[in-house]
Amino acid sequence: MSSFFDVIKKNAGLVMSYLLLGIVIVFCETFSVNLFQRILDSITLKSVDIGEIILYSTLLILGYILNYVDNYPTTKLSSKIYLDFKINAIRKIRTIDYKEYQKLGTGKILQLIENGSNAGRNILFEYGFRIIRELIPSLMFSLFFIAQIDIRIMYIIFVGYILVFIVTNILLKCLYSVKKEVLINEEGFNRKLTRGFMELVVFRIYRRFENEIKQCVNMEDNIVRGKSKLVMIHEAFFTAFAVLIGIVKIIILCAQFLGWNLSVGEIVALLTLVDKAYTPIAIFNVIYIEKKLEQIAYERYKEFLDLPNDTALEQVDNNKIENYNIEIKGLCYSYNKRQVVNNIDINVKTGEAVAFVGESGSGKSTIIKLILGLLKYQNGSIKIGGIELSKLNLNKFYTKISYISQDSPIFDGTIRENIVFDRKIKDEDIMKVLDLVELKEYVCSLPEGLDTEIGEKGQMLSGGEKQRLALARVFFDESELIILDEATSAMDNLTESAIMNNILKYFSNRTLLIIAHRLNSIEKVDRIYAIKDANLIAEGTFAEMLDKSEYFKQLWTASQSEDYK
Ligand SMILES: Nc1ncnc2c1ncn2[C@@H]1O[C@H](COP(=O)(O)OP(=O)(O)OP(=O)(O)O)[C@@H](O)[C@H]1O
Repeated sequence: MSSFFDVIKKNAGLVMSYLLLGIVIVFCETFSVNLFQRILDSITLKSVDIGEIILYSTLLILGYILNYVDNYPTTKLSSKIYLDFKINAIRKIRTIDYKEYQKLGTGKILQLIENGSNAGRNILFEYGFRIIRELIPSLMFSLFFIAQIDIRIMYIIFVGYILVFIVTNILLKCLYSVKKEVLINEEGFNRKLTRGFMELVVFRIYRRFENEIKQCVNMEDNIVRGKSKLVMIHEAFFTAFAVLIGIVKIIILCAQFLGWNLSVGEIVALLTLVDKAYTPIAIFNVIYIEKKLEQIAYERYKEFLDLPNDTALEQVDNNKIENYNIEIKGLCYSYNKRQVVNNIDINVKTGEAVAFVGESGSGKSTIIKLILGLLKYQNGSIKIGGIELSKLNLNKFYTKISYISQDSPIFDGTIRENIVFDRKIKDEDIMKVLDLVELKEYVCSLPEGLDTEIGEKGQMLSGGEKQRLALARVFFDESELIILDEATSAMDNLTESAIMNNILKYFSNRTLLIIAHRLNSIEKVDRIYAIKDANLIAEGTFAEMLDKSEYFKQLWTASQSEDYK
């Protein structure tokens, strides 16, 4: 519930005025029915009270104006609450434990945030707020004015409530199960559609579309059938309800025969008030079911918000890192009891460039994620500038780190934005860096140059160009530790070697950690660590490794023939 509470607290003023306005509107509407009755009766008796007419007219006009004014807090609060749920989610991502994030995966997180924010807004708006500002006041005011006219009508209404309760319980149980089934089918249908739209190439080449479409058609049948059933149950409920109200109205119309002495005005008022006394109950039944369904999506969102955080991101840290020497001792890490880093010792001095090599899945990226503090080591130690990594405030630590992963972090924007964001940097300085990453010629050939839009995920660029663009960004960071995890893997051999040499030269006074599969790109690093099946099995310069490590020789041979991956 804390998230609901947070959102309400954040918008407390707006929520209060929204609720109050709702109650005032309902009061105006119900009171005007009562006044209308009195005016009607005084007209019949030819003793019209002008004061009552003025009050009635004021209430009538005020009601219209307040209904109009009500649109403002309604729209504002509704959009704000929905977006606040999303902002809470991005706040969570800022601090979530990386391992939990990995477990869920981006696709699932996006879906649960979208559904959860919608559900949270609907529960608050369509259920919580609506009950407080509309249903309860409408019920209370109507019953109050009915009791003023004739208390006996109240007893009839109460009997009606019991009948409503029995009928709705039966119908709504069916409604709930059918609606749940429709929702599950709709979710499956949307997942299939998204998959089809996103994976055109894979599905086309593997000829999966026929099968996918067949499954979509089956789901379509179920959804359509379920929805029709849903409408029929829904309408059966409202029909039963209308019949009940009809019976009560007939009883009121027959009041004279029952010996009840009701004036014309009272009969007219009662007919309206009966509607107002029953409608909240009908609406409540429907929104209660809706709320139960929304609750499922909201619970998933809430579970996400309650996942553990990485406390190291904001922990108190008065350490001053004097240098970026990295000392790793006895480092171990397991994923689900499977050891992927085993007792690794590494020492890197500030200004050194080292590379990690090894077969796919040997544990290289995991070591990097441990050094970055994304994953938490279970045994051993990592010291940065002599200070244990677990004692560092990670947000502070990250201000001195550049990290480029295999899937380059390119975003929808211009080439310039992708390199320097919104910093004001001279074109010539950007061009100098583009030259170092061998992208200058290409950018110069574009009519819009640096201001060329590269599209979603940089789709107008090749894989290698995207990586070069991401690397260009590093030249404008003020990092002391630069980590490149297969950051050049999509480039051809020649470009990769040339760019890597430029990087080694340019960042010669920084600490550089590089993961590479093609070994010719790391010939000039200070030291190479060969990782095999979670273990560090050899280390040395390129020449030393070729000389002493069979494993490295195998990797080198494979790398040269480009078979190795
Ligand atoms: N989130 C995860 N959950 C479970 N196991 C994982 C996870 N991430 C990686 N692994 C496993 O840990 C092992 C080491 O993975 P890692 O990514 O460190 O290898 P790598 O040497 O960088 O591989 P590559 O060169 O292919 O990128 C692999 O066997 C991998 O399957």
